[in-house]
Amino acid sequence: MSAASTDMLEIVPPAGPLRGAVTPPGSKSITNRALLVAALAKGESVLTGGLTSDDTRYMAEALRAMGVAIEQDGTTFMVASSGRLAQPEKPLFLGNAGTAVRFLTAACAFIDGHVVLDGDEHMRKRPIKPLVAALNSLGIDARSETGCPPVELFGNPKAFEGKDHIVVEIDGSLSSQYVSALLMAAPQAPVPVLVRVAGDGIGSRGYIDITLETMRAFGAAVHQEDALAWRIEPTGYKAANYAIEPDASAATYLWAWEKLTGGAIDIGIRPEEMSQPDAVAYEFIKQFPHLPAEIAGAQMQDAIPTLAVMAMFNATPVRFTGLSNLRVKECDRVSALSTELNKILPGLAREEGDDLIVNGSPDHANLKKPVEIFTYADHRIAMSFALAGLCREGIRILDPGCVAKTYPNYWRDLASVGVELKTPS
Ligand SMILES: O=C(O)C1=C[C@@H](OP(=O)(O)O)[C@@H](O)[C@H](O)C1
Ligand SMILES: C=C(OP(=O)(O)O)C(=O)O
Repeated sequence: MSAASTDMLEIVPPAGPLRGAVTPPGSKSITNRALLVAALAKGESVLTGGLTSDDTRYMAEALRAMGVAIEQDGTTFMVASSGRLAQPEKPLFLGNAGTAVRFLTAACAFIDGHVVLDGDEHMRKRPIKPLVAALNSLGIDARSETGCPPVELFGNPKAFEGKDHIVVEIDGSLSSQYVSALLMAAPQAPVPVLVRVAGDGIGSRGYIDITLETMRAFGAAVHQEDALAWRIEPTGYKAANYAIEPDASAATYLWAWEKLTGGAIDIGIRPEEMSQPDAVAYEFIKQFPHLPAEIAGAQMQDAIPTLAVMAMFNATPVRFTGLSNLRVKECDRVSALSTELNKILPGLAREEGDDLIVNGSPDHANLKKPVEIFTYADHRIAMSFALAGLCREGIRILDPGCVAKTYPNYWRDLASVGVELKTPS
């Protein structure tokens, strides 16, 4: 039985430092951006180093359902497109892939026809109302009864004809993906589009930068008007060959394997070579077991589960701040982290508003009682709690297969550096 197909995996703490070479998978964020903009470009694009996981499969399947030809050979994707998305025959099912749901909702505004974008039970709890409201403000008929998917949308490629430009405001405080979605859709418009962020700013600004990078690589002309506004020219996209970098959020686990065991894992790329926001987490991971007393999470949100579980063994307590967005990810991650850490040892963590405080101590490595970690169908809860199992006995991860969302080979890679994974009966 493969590690991923079992109901539970127990991590056996390694006897010594973990050493070896592990290449993180391709970036989920960049793969799903590149797939979309390549699909909006006329001609054939070749994407190398891409990720194959649930999230990218949902994106690729949806684009195929809208007439785009996508072939894959290992980590290389060949995308051939007319440059326009066609009305799909059925609702698009996008699992719990936030990038796919949000990016496609905006891109589909230019379809000539009717589209329903839906996801699984978890996605149906993740907000999309600000993005739907932004499309409505442009005269696009889009609806979401609950404020979460499913979204029903009647695309209109002619909606903006006769205008000399359009302005769209978007509240990006719940998710930066709404902003990225509008930016990536904008070059399809017949006139220039000004995308302006309203409200409290953007949760994770670094993702906007990788959006702009990907757009420009496919020929988009984007001009930054000010810190929170961009003007996008009506150029459409041009097919391109594009190299996708390894996933920085996935890399945080590998850096943690190394640091928690005093080992050396060669991941083939240095953090400063990565453009994704989570690469900055390395600056904190390398300080373990002397993590700072306060860590701000807003600009490296997906790395917080990694750091919060590491903090359990830190010399001193750590307060994580700026976590409000973590409550609307695959699960409420603030609550999940606190609940599961407290299962390991009551009092280990607590929530204060949206802050999470972890009462770290190296002594926590001596706890031995078996603990079953519930993972809430959240890949990051599974991957980060496995880190606890490197330092103390008895950590059992329920539903380990949920890592398939972004890192299907996580357990295989962990075993490849010598960690024993048991399947307790
Ligand atoms: O744009 C992206 O690729 C992402 C943005 C972040 O989400 P939010 O913008 O919803 O915070 C991040 O958590 C997610 O994993 C990927
Ligand atoms: C939040 C995440 O994913 P998404 O929003 O893309 O579903 C994540 O991968 O941690």
